[in-house]
Parts: sequence; structure tokens; C-alpha cells
Amino acid sequence: MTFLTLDSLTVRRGACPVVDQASLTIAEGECVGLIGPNGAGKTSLLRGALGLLPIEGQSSLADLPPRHRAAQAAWLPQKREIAWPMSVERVVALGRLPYLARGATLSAQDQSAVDAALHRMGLDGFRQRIATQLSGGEQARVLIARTLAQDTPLLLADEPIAGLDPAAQIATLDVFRSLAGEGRAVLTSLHDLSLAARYCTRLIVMHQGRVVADGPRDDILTKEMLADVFDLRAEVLDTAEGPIVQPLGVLHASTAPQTGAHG
Ligand SMILES: Nc1ncnc2c1ncn2[C@@H]1O[C@H](COP(=O)(O)OP(=O)(O)OP(=O)(O)O)[C@@H](O)[C@H]1O
Repeated sequence: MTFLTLDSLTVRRGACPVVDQASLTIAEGECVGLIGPNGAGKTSLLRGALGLLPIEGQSSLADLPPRHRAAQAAWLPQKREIAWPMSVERVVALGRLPYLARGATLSAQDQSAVDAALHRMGLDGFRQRIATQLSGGEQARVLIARTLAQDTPLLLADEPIAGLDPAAQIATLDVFRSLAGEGRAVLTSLHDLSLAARYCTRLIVMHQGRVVADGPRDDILTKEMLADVFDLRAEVLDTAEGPIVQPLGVLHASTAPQTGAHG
């Protein structure tokens, strides 16, 4: 079953297309990594797909009424801040809002979705903590748990492991992989190419607003792609756990932040 179809999706910021005619599908059982350098258009594609930005072309999600869309796809944005001093459990319970009538309290089914999400993100012991008093990485895990409590077929996540320690990064991607194994689907932007290779069933590469490659990791993670798209000199090392991408240098320093003093 297909959970998301984008057909010639274009997103403009001003006159300029920052996503240019992107077409893709995400199907049941897939954990798909969206990779590309800073500014490639990953966030714009995800937000456009959800109908959070004006689009040209088609997105199967953007076409849905808001409540149906919220039952179909959960969204983890890149900027993660918890604004209110609520308990962790209450923040996670916000994921159930699409299913609640106005003023209704959580049903047993809602509560069990909240409990499962807390457990999955290793937050059982944090339930009653005030969310704003947690560390940045802990807050990020709470917000991932909120998307899990939404219990949707599809999860769209924008750099979900940024700011997490290595164990939490791996644990989070383990959760994403298990969601795919349950017959859901995940589309997630990632900057860690080795983790993307290891955890994603498929990689989609964006460059300058365009989808330039889409396929299995072994076809995608080539030295040529890393040079052309990421401007990187890199080794791709095969290990028993999957490929490791080791960046060795920047090819054209003009595209990177500059080092050293200038007279
Ligand atoms: N509000 C905005 N107004 C104008 N241009 C914008 C705006 N937001 C993003 N852009 C531009 O759109 C392009 C794509 O940005 P986007 O955030 O989608 O990239 P990204 O691939 O998610 O990058 P990153 O990896 O840095 O998060 C960039 O060139 C960016 O400068």
C-alpha cells in the first residue's frame, strides 16, 4: 500500500523553486532516508508534502482535510522546542488530539498509545517530569514519543536524531526501523550518512531542490554521488553492519565555511 505520493511537487520561496518537480512514493514497510546537503530542500519537501507550505503539483497528504491528514501522518519538525511547563506524559498525550472530540478526555486506547510511545522512547521514568526542565536531547525524545502516540501509518521526521547522543540516535532509528517492520512507513531526513545507510531501506538524494537519486543504499552511496552532491572526498567502507561513510575532505572549499584569518 502506498502511504505518500508526490507528483511534480514544487515549493517556492519567493520566486525561486526550492523544491523543483519532486516525484516520489513511500510505501508500507519502508524506512526511507532523505539526504542532501544544507539547503538542498529536504525540509521544504517534507513541509510541502504535508501541506504546511504552498505547493504546485500534487501531494496525496496535502490534499487531505486536516483531521484525516493527522490520522495518516505524524510530523516531527526540525525545530524542537517545548513551550509549556507540562508533564512529559501530557506532552506525549498531545499526539492523541486528532482522535479526541472537543473537551474529551483520553480513552483507554488513547492512554495505551501514550504508554507505548513513552516506553518505546525509553521515557517511562520521565512521565511526571516537567518537559521544559529536561535536557535538549531528552526533550527531543519526548517530541518523538508524541509523534509515536499519534499512531499513524506514516511518520515524516526532519533530522530526528540531531542533538541526540549516539545511543539515543541508534535507539531512535531502531524504533523507526521497527515501525517499518510493523507495516508502517517512515520518511526521515538525516545528515549522518552511515546511519542513513544502515537503517534506511531506501535513500532519496536531494540537491539544489531536485530529487537527483532514489534507490537502494548500495546504488546511491557512491564516491561519485558524495563528490557531486555533497562536495565530499569520502570513503565508503563495507562492514558487517552495513556501509560506513567516512568523509575525508571538502572538494571545493568555496562551498564550505572558511577557516583561517583573511587580511
Ligand atoms: N523562509 C524562507 N524564505 C526564503 N528562503 C527560504 C526559507 N526557508 C528556506 N529557504 C531556502 O530554501 C532552500 C531549501 O531550504 P530547506 O530548509 O528546505 O533545506 P534543507 O535541505 O532542509 O537544509 P538543512 O539540511 O540545512 O536543514 C534553502 O536555500 C533556503 O535558504
